[in-house]
Amino acid sequence: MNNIIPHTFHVTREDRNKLKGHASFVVWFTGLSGSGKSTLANMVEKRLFEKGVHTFSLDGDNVRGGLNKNLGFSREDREENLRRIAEVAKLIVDSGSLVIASFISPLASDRAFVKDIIGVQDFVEVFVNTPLEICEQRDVKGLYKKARAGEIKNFTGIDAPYEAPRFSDIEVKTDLEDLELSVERIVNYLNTKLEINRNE
Ligand SMILES: Nc1ncnc2c1ncn2[C@@H]1O[C@H](COP(=O)(O)OS(=O)(=O)O)[C@@H](OP(=O)(O)O)[C@H]1O
Ligand SMILES: Nc1ncnc2c1ncn2[C@@H]1O[C@H](COP(=O)(O)OP(=O)(O)O)[C@@H](O)[C@H]1O
Repeated sequence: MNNIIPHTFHVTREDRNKLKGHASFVVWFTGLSGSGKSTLANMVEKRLFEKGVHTFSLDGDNVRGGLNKNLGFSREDREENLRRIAEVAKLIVDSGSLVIASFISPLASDRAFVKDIIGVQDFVEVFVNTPLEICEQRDVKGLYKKARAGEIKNFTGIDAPYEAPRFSDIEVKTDLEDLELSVERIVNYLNTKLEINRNE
């Protein structure tokens, strides 16, 4: 490989985890636009942050507006978008922080390579399972209306695919479960993983 020889640093991820007092990993929210990824991610981050967990959120606002602003929504661009995000998430995990990532990540193969880059032991998948009809009714950003009118092409759920995960660590049905309860379930799951690793 092009003469790149990794340097060994004295301070390790384990040292950083010890200093911060908890394990680090990635919580990956996947779901349609308007399913509730950002809403849930925001609330989960706030709850954990208030308990002293070092967190960092990655989502469209801080990634597609900067690092990935040269990318659109073709299949190739979505893959490159997610590849870069996974690499960044992995670096943040190495820094000792909990990453909260919210991306549509529409295909099973997308989520598989993201998981592969991050590492299976550091990846928790949350499937925000909201039916397309509900997302479309919410139409938080008015994008479904534009997609139906043909003003946006390749819109996930309309003329681009979303493959629902078959096995997620956590599944949230936002049309059936109270928001607070969903947040509680996710936080409880993450607390266990943060604690288990802390005692290792
Ligand atoms: N064509 C098309 N399809 C889907 N979504 C679109 C599209 N164009 C713009 N948007 C807006 O971009 C947000 C999704 O970006 P992601 O980086 O999460 O997508 S992906 O994982 O690369 O598929 C998504 O944000 P969320 O609504 O928060 O999911 C949309 O607001
Ligand atoms: N149980 C729920 N979980 C998450 N969002 C919900 C829920 N019920 C209603 N909503 C609403 O659905 C919308 C989801 O938007 P958002 O979080 O931006 O979705 P996404 O990030 O997936 O595009 C918000 O207006 C939110 O208030």
